[in-house]
Amino acid sequence: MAKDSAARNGATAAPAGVADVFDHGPLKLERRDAVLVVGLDRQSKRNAINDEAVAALDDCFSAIPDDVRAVVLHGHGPNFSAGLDLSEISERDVTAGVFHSRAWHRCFEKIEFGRVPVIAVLKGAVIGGGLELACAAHIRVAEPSAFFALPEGQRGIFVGGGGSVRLPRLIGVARMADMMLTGRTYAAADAVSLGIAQYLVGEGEGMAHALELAGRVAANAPLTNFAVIQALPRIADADPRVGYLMEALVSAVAQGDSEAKARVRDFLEKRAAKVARPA
Ligand SMILES: COc1cc(/C=C/C(=O)SCCNC(=O)CCNC(=O)[C@H](O)C(C)(C)COP(=O)(O)OP(=O)(O)OC[C@H]2O[C@@H](n3cnc4c(N)ncnc43)[C@H](O)[C@@H]2OP(=O)(O)O)ccc1O
Repeated sequence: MAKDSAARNGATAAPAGVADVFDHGPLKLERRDAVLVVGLDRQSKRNAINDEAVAALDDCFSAIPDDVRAVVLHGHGPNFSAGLDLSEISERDVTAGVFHSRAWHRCFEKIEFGRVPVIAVLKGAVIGGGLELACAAHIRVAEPSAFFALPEGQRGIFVGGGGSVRLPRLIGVARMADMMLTGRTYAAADAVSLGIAQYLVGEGEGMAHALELAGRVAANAPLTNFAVIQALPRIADADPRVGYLMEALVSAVAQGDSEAKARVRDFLEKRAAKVARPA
């Protein structure tokens, strides 16, 4: 297989060893070939998200290197995140509260509407703002220890990280209202059947599974991934007449790209893998 064709057909898919690990405040970043692994690392506070963590996430997702094709987002230690760092809340009046929430929105929009797909690995606490962060990712992988709750009602506050927009799209307004009004906790398996997470894997297997998914994602044409992230949610939200028009335009742009032409040629000339049948 020629080098370019091999690259298009998944030969670069499997992320190899860790090339670089570096600290970025409360984040730990690791490069694994075309995949960037971003880990919240405030384990003594169960990865609660403080202002510094939001700033670090914002920095990180503002400057994803051009050769990164997918991001895996996770929490170091046994938890994904215990949500908003409650120790900072008493410092804020109403105006500061609005700006705080908007800073979360800006940051999480960089994750949701960035250049590359983001896969979240969820284990232990996925609470409040931690769940909001997870909802900004495109694929969520849960381990059995993951538990999901919105205890904002118990704390006398409301979601502020875009959760009231993103979570109802996954589970519906009624279920989110129930979560917030009753403070109920969902176990990992329930979260998967409700659509909060797409995959339930064995305990401790979340990262390996996410990296495997990231390898598949990274092997796609970058323009298709970009269209999935940027266009699909907007098309799905649009009036159907606008949606069909947007789809036709995005589709024509994608198929006009030289990468699409090369990939289709690879298939027709028997150099590309066939679609796998179910195991
Ligand atoms: C309003 O505008 C907003 C809002 C938001 C988003 C809002 C939210 O996220 S509300 C939800 C906030 N989170 C919680 O209520 C979870 C509280 N934590 C727990 O229930 C537990 O800690 C646990 C996560 C279940 C873990 O239990 P365990 O393993 O037993 O650990 P602990 O001993 O309880 O905790 C260890 C250590 O961590 C501290 N800690 C835990 N969670 C938080 C937190 N969320 N904030 C601050 N600190 C936390 C805990 O106090 C302990 O500290 P020590 O000093 O005692 O060791 C978004 C944007 C907006 O604008």
